[in-house]
Amino acid sequence: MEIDLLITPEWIITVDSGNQVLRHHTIVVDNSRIVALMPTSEAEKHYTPRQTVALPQQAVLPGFVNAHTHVAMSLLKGLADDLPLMDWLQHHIWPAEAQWADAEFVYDGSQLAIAEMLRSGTTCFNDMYFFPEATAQAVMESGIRACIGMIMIDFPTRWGSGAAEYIQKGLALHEQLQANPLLTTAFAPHAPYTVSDDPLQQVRHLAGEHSLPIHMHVHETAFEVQQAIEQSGMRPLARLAQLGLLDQHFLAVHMTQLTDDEIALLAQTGTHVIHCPESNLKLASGFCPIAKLTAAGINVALGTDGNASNNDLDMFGEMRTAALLAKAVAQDASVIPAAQVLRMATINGAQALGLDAEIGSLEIGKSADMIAVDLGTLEASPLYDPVSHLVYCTSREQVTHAWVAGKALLENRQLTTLDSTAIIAKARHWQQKIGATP
Ligand SMILES: CSC[C@H]1O[C@@H](n2cnc3c(O)ncnc32)[C@H](O)[C@@H]1O
Ligand SMILES: [Zn+2]
Repeated sequence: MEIDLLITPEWIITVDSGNQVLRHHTIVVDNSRIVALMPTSEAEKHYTPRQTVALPQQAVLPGFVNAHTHVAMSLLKGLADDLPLMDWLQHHIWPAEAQWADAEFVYDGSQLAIAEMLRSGTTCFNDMYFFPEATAQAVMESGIRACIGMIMIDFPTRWGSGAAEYIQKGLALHEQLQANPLLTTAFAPHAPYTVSDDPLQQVRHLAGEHSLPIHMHVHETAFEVQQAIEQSGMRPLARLAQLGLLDQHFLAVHMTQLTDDEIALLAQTGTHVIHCPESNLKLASGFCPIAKLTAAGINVALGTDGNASNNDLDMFGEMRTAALLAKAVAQDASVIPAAQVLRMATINGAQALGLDAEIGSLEIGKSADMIAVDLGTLEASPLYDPVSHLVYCTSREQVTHAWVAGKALLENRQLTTLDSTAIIAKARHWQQKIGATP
């Protein structure tokens, strides 16, 4: 039988429900999907591939799902470091965005980020930023998969004048992107301290009507919670619950401040938690208790946040930081083992975005969104357990290939749809413009 592609790596890390690791097996891809995972000897007998890829040193695994980011902020990477969240946002990032974040900035920043993500093994990201149509354009040209945020914030920005315009522009984009199988949309109200009740109710109503996720920064810092209590007598999560927002379509990002009752509420409502450990550490925001959340049955996925608070979009780094930090926070070395943190970076992110029937694991019928990682290096030797190495001992430079819907977007570390030289030149151009500002 003629098919598109046979990939034969040393290991196939399926991230299926049994966390199977297969050796001497081949991935059979046709028409953008995985049609079989079978012993190599059988695959060679049964199929006539249009392309064969032998990866004798590599592990092939599902591409990472970066479940929270602001990709265009890559152009602000390193602009304002070593500051706490509100100082960083109010005195550095928001003024820079007011001055620079137009459609061209967002398009160029998104391209830069997509190139970095593909070279780090990310094949899907969940974004929240101004000019989402410019990010969507960069996504479509690159071939990566993304969920594009329809933002909501109480103040006017360069992208919109207020709630009515944010909703109108967001829904227009949602309609426009419906035909594209690699693009989905979510509502993205910024945070409880920047979005008031009325627009949040509109978002809840529209998200229900269109069956879309809602993606929001929540309980990022103790200051956020304290300020809300002083102003309204309520903790932000309680307010969101009262507004009817918490359910299996709600992605609560950060969540560093949680009582046991709040953990029970998240579990009961099926709310997803997106953990951004490196951003939380860099802004000294706090610690999300992911071992407790996981034990309570809450779906925890991983995000990098934007490049201005991380300062990279490296899901290998995020996995390692998440695993190590969870052990320190729980004071228990046995929590969040490697296989679990790999699930957080793949299938759990897919689940949070409602895409788990399509991506997040290597299983028959799913889209062929995969990466290959070289584990034959000196640094990876000896190797007793490939999953352990992927989490505790691999750096992103070991990613050799990335496919989205069966299309190779990275081959032997070369981007196939993006021009790295042009992307670097544009980033330096922005650096000169932004860096020259007094
Ligand atoms: C409404 S567009 C997104 C908005 O969010 C800002 N942002 C980036 N990182 C964070 C964070 O960790 N907490 C809160 N807000 C953040 C970004 O600069 C945009 O203004
Ligand atoms: Zn964020």
